[in-house]
Amino acid sequence: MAESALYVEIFRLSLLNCQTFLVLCLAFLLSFLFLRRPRNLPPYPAGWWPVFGHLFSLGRAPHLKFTEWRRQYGDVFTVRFGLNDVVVLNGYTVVKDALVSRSELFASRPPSYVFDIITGVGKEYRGKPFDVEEEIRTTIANVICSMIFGNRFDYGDEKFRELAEAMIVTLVSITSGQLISIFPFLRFVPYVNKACNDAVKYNEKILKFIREEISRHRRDLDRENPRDFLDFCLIEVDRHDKVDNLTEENVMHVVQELLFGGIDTTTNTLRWGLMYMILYPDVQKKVQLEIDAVVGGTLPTLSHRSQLPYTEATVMEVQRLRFVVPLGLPHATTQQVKVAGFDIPAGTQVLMNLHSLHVDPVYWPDPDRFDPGRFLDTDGRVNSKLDSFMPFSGGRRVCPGEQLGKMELFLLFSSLLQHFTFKLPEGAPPLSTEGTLAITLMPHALLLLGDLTKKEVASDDGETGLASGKRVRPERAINAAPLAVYAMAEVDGINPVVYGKLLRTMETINSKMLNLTRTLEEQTKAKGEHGVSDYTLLTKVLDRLCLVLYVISVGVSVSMTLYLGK
Ligand code: HEM
Repeated sequence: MAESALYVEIFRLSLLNCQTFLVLCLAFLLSFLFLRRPRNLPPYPAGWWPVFGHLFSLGRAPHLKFTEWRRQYGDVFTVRFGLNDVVVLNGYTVVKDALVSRSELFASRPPSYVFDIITGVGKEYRGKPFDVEEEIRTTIANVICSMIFGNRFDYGDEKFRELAEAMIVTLVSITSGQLISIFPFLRFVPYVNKACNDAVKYNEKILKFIREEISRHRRDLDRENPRDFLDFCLIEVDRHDKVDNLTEENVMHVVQELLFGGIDTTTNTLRWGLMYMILYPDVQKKVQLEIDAVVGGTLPTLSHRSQLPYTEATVMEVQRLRFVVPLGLPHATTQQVKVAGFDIPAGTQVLMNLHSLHVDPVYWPDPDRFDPGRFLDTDGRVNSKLDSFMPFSGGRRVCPGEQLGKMELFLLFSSLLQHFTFKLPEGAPPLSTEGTLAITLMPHALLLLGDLTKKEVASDDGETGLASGKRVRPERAINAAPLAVYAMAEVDGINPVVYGKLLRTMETINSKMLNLTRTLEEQTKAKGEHGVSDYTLLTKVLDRLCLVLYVISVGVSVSMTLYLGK
């Protein structure tokens, strides 16, 4: 009887050894499968960690880090986002080759947990400082909303305010939630999953707004007289002939993409433009003189564009130096492809560091200097075909709103400068040109101290101000002060906060594991006191041996990871 109990014990312990052994094999297999590096992949920059990859090295402005690494590792390198390899392309030659010359090979988009669940695939200013962002955002949104929905929002409209807030929070949360796209299991971890949950919550508000518009359009749709983009889409959905499988759901996401793609980019470019006018008053003056000479008292129109080369060059210089989508949108390879002698497997995520094109000293001498003259040829005409300048990306995935974006930027920038002079108030702290990256690069908030609504007596008929089209600029100086507390910076806090939380969670898990190990050890000790025979001793030794093997295999796995990463 005692003998059979002994066999059971031996069997149990050796089962434990077998399990440990199997776990080891599995760990080896998994680390081999997941950590194996495809052959001839572009090099990894130094400073990556097993499991986390380069996440800790990127900082808050990855496009700057990538541009720095470019100097060290060349135009093509690979960064690890968690366990995924992401190839980063830098510089005009390589990026243009990928985006334009071999566009179809890079035309895909990589899967991204957070992004994918999101996309499914009269205010009184007088005397009060205000942030011009809301006005610019509403104006730009109204252009797109008029095209899509056939209606516009009043300034200060509550519904619009909610929509705009939802769009900003969604964009910021998608950026913060990238950690969850890299480690999707983290969506179950409280606190760490907040960004992802916020993205879903606020995005739902946007989708609700679009759904309501679709229902409104459905109710009074006149097939013979489509009024706007949405009417056209709904007619197309019903016809089923031109566009296969187009459903209302698809239309909703197309509209969502247009809103996301069109509002934030143009708004932030214009905000950077105003900030650079404050920083470079001589450029501001030159733009205003050009507008005064050509446009006179009327509002600038698109027909003035070719006659306002310096103004247009200034907008382009803003787009070069403070490019609002520095890493574009992520691409993915459609098949295995060779770049600069390296092999990139099919389906690999590829980031185009468009920022690197815009600050490449080979194309832009003294790249950090703000100088609109770079975009003018010797005859003073705009040279729009300059190499190494791709603010709207290129190739198959070129921004579909490029022409609209350019028109909006020109009209709004020239109208604002025609009427106002932007400058810092006396004694204000210097402006920061750093910005915050949340898919788009946003400038920190600016408070305008002035009055945009007050009419100025500037002519005999008493008509003045923006609406009347009379110039009021000389009397209408607008001071801008940097906000002491930046709203976006508060919402953002991407890296330190999320990483901090993640680390704390890991610490908790670690200490729980330690406690568990201790308890197990104590139990084993207690059992050991009853140790009955040599067999039990032998199996215990084997167990210890497994533990040693386990430690060795972890060591080997780590060094293997490091070796494969080289
Ligand atoms: C200053 C203004 C703008 C800039 C700098 C800009 C820039 C960009 C860039 C760099 C991309 C990524 C292209 C790629 O994946 O390689 C993009 C995509 C996109 N843009 Fe724009 N854009 C602007 C205005 C607009 C406007 C006004 C609209 C809509 C009316 C728009 C709609 C889109 C859409 C829908 C995409 C995604 C296209 C796709 O997935 O293939 N953009 N934009």
